[in-house]
Amino acid sequence: MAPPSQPTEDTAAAHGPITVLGAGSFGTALAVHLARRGSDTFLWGRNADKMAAMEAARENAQYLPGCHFPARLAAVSDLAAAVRDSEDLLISTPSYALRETLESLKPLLRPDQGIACACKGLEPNTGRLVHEVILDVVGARNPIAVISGPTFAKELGIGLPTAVTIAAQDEGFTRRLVGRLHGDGFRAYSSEDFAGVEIGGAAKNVMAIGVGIADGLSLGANTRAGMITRALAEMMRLGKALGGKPETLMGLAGMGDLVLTCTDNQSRNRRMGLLLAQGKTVPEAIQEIQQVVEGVRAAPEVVRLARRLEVEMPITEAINAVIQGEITPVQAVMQLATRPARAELE
Ligand SMILES: NC(=O)c1ccc[n+]([C@@H]2O[C@H](COP(=O)([O-])OP(=O)(O)OC[C@H]3O[C@@H](n4cnc5c(N)ncnc54)[C@H](O)[C@@H]3O)[C@@H](O)[C@H]2O)c1
Ligand SMILES: O=P(O)(O)OC[C@H](O)CO
Repeated sequence: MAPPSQPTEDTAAAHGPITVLGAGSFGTALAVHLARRGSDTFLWGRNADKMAAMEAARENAQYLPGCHFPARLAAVSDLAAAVRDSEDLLISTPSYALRETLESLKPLLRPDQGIACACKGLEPNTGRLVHEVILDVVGARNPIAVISGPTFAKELGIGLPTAVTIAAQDEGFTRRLVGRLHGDGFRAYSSEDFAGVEIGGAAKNVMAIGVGIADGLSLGANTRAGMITRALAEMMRLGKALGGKPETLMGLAGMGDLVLTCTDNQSRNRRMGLLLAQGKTVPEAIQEIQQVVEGVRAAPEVVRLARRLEVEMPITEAINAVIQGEITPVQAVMQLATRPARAELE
């Protein structure tokens, strides 16, 4: 399908400019989509030379090659100017850089500006959810939202149909964000369940590493389907313990993203698992993938959170043990395969 050259709905153009912070693959894809939909969009990255090169080439050749920038998109490195000229902000850095990004943003923010975030992970060492980090740094003044779902950057960038869940509680900001994003083959569903949406995005990355390991060891289609299903059961238990709705985990930000990431080699997390199964170490695999692999940092945080909340997550525990170098991929499989029988539903 060819990318639509003009927005077919006029809702986005009715809003003011937006800045996307983080010029990696997903930030770039989001910025391209927003601009294509009619929002004047600044794509901000911290490296001035790289952003100037991107602006000149009208393409992010490193992270999203072949995806031409629409006229309404400007690649910039002056954060203060971009924030000053924007109505809303959308953060798409890796999760480990979220706090640092918010700290830079904080002195530049006006209270009416909405902050959306597309990071999928937990804060390293604290295990905080994305919306908790935002509230911790900027307080409750600004309306916030979290975007998650099955969304490979490349497919979004070239305009293939994509659906997401937007968790938000401020009605005006939800409407504005949905208006900017929804249309031209992109479906934006709204939700008020921050915890459910965020646990889906963080935990599915860990599970994709596990399914990558299983597929890398040629354990077959039965294993893959069994693991995905039991991974979803773990995610639902954890989401519920955090006050999220089990139904959210059955939706785009849970099952949708879990299936996508566990089954397609566009996923960096799945590729990490495939490389671990070949005997590569985590640093060797990261070196080969050359982009963020969120599940590596999320795994110990999900395990800590689950233990603290007394939620049983055996698949996550086994994957984390492999990531930490405590057991081999084959030992992880044996550990899971020899667990005692239990009821499927509790
Ligand atoms: N790529 C996807 O398909 C996809 C889809 C949905 C969500 N996400 C999520 O989006 C987030 C970003 O992932 P990505 O795929 O764009 O990563 P990426 O590896 O493609 O790019 C990361 C970018 O972040 C920048 N960065 C790193 N530290 C930074 C900092 N301190 N300040 C500013 N910029 C910094 C890097 O320079 C790079 O441009 C992740 O949480 C990821 O899970 C990614
Ligand atoms: O490449 P991954 O594994 O980080 O997955 C990218 C997106 O999160 C898919 O929705």
